[in-house]
Amino acid sequence: MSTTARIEQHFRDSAETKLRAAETLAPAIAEAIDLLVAALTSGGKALACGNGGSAADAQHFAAELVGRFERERPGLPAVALTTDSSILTAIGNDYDFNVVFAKQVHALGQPGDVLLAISTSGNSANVIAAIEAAHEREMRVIAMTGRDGGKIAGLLREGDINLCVPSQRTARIQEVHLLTLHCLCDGIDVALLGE
Ligand SMILES: O=C(CO)[C@@H](O)[C@H](O)[C@H](O)[C@H](O)COP(=O)(O)O
Ligand SMILES: [Zn+2]
Repeated sequence: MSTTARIEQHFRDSAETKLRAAETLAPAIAEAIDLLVAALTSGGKALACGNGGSAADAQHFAAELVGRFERERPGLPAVALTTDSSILTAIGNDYDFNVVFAKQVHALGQPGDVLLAISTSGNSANVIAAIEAAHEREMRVIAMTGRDGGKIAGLLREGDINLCVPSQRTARIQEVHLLTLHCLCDGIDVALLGE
């Protein structure tokens, strides 16, 4: 296959995965918007975590809440747990990399806050530990996963939301995660500012 044909195939696959995901995920994304709006308008905040590309997604989401998405509005409280190299290296070095997010959830999380837990496999141990910590803190969890949802799917409680992308491929799952994050930001803005 030529490079150009291969690139065109990536675009087609990504678009098809997004259309498939729209059919299965739209109602759950709407629920996630309601959960975030309820938390953010009653004194709660969003914490976000993930590894690799999903760490970038966590930061992308926090930036659009704290700063802005497409329209001007007051900043909203959100923290990406992936950014402070001193915290990450101290916890990773002194305890275990598996608890780099969980210890931050314990330190920062309050009842009524929301954890956005991002893992394409649903099996990253540090994201799983963060979800367990969030439950201990009486926080609700919005999980963004893929494949079969992995171990995270079996860990979620009533009131949590699993946005599981119907794809087996990490890159395609991440591409839908990014679109989903923008749907969340748009939904929050519509709830706060109107259409
Ligand atoms: O961005 C990519 C692959 O597209 C990678 O950096 C990927 O995020 C990393 O391998 C992660 O460690 C995968 O973790 P997870 O999505 O299974 O939780
Ligand atoms: Zn990637």
